[in-house]
Amino acid sequence: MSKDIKNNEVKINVNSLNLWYGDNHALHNIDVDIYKNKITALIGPSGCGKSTFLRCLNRMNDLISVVKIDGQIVIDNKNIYDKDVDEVSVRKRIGMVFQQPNPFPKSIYDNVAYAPLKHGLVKKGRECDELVEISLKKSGLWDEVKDKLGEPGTSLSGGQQQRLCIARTIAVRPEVILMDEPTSALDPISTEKIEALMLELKQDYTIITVTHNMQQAARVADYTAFFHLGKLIEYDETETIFVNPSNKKTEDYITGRFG
Ligand SMILES: Nc1ncnc2c1ncn2[C@@H]1O[C@H](COP(=O)(O)OP(=O)(O)OP(=O)(O)O)[C@@H](O)[C@H]1O
Repeated sequence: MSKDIKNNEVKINVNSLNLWYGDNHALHNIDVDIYKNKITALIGPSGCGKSTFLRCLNRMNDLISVVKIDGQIVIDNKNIYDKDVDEVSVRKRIGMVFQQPNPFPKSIYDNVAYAPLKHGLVKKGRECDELVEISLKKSGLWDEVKDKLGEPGTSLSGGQQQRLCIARTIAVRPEVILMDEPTSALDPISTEKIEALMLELKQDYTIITVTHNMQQAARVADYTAFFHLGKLIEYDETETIFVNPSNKKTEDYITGRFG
């Protein structure tokens, strides 16, 4: 397994990644190593390609007909864009949490149990009950919902719904969790809970998160990648990006001069 000079294990190696939406060249030659059991934040002004890049990592962009992708994304020594790789299996390994909490119109229990049952990861009954409990515990929601698992997921508060979506993601035992502005629709207390949860989850998962909130990137991310106009301008330890960036554009962005 490849290691960088600081002895981090590389989980995802992105190699000469280009993406076009029709004629719009949205990602230009992205090369980056994402490290295992770390949180990596993607920052940059609106429209710079953060979400597009994130969606490449679990082949979500395949669902958009005008998209053309070139380059490699190697996860555990296998390019996920190779012809023999099934994108559904990629999305099982690389889970995703969205900006707006989006629980299914089902009970709290079924929100978590649905995918593991569908994919045959567990059998109905005790095995499934245990997985639901573990997933809700890991997402920090168990104590708040254990007495009302039959109630609709949508009856929870926004912050609780987002933790339910995280439980749902964890339940299929992914290796990587992608988060696209996971707290932008939440109040400060719910945001704090999600950030604390991210720091706990990185012990078991590799997390990549898009954020417009510089403080959030500084608080939770080990590594930060700054994008501008579809290019990866700078990628380094978060502290370096915020305290001593080497590129003037990065400095201008993090000091609020544009974006
Ligand atoms: N589904 C799509 N179809 C066509 N073009 C798209 C699509 N999604 C994004 N784009 C274009 O790709 C470029 C990058 O957009 P993207 O949403 O990845 O940026 P972003 O940095 O995540 O922006 P924001 O911070 O506003 O969410 C933009 O020019 C955008 O218009």
